Amino acid sequence: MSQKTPRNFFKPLAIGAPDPMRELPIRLERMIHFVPPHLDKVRAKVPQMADQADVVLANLEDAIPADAKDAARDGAIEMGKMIDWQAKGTGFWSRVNPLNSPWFQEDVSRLVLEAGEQLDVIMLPKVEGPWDIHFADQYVAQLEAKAGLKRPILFHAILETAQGMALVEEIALASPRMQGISLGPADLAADRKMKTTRVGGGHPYYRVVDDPNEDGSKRESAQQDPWHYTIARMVDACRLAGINAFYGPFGDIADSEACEQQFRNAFLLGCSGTWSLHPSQIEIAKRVFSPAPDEVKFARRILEAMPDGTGVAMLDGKMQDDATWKQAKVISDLADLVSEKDPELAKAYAAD
Ligand SMILES: CCC(=O)SCCNC(=O)CCNC(=O)[C@H](O)C(C)(C)COP(=O)(O)OP(=O)(O)OC[C@H]1O[C@@H](n2cnc3c(N)ncnc32)[C@H](O)[C@@H]1OP(=O)(O)O
Ligand SMILES: O=CC(=O)O
Ligand SMILES: [Mg+2]
Repeated sequence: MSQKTPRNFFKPLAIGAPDPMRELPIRLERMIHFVPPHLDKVRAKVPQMADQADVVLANLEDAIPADAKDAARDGAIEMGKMIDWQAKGTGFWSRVNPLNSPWFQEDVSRLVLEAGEQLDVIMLPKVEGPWDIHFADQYVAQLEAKAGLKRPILFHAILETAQGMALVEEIALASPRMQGISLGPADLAADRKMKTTRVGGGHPYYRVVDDPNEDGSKRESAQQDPWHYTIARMVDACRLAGINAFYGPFGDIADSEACEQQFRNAFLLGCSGTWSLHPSQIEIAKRVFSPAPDEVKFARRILEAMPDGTGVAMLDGKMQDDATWKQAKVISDLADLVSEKDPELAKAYAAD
């Protein structure tokens, strides 16, 4: 037997560590906003970011220079104490360095021991397989016990290696700490030897071409989505495990239109949210990962047409049944969650 028995799966991994969660807390996580915590000027904006974003993340990994890793760790701990995250209803996460780096152990131990009460989620990069989650799980349980934490810290893995991709279901199922998985298109592209220098989005050379025209005129061609398979597979793995899928970084900060399209594709395929690297991407994510008022109104008409969720109904010429009731419930539940945080959208969802 290579897996824990069902009863043992939910036992704490260290004496004195909090009980693992059986159900994930239901939280609005439309965007995970990345902050470089070693920069005093940007760190000073954290309270402002916490007003705007659903989740604020102190990034300790890539994009933080090697000689600023200690300062970033100090800054992350300071961020944890800057505001009362739980009272505010904004998630506080940190992306730590990879397990094989010289920084992982100190990143995790200091975060858990010094900011563990504030920290909701540790984002683990370059996860290769369930063994990475198991190692971090045991280590964090020891630290939680030492810190006397009452609430377990959750894990979020980044899908950014070919091996991680091959084992994505096992990663998603590895621990009750698993909260979700994000696509890491930059590292994944490099690991797969994809020929691109872009961070997410499409590529003008990745396309299909129409058959030749008899008159020799120019053939139509259309760009394709190089991330479709990966996102769809990640969503399936996450939903299999009852956790959440997220799109990751979109690197062309100036191209808000392409960013919005990439986010929208992820939203439609089942992702709960995305990363925002720059303040301008917070608004894009908010727009995309909140359901559109028209969709919400139609979804609520479906729910009203079939109050017990069974049977068949016709709405505007479209057949509705138990399955579309479930689709409608996904949209309506998300709208309820958004409404708790966003009075403007709550009004738009309620308007006739
Ligand atoms: C690709 C694989 C990955 O791992 S992605 C994740 C790792 N990368 C990151 O975390 C990058 C995070 N973002 C950043 O560092 C910056 O946004 C980058 C991309 C460098 C652009 O910064 P900069 O050239 O200053 O942009 P800007 O002049 O347009 O900034 C306008 C004002 O906004 C601020 N700002 C910028 N980014 C953030 C942020 N992430 N959070 C909070 N504030 C941010 C800037 O400081 C600037 O402020 P001000 O107007 O000067 O007061
Ligand atoms: O960490 C994110 C990525 O795209 O790589
Ligand atoms: Mg990466």
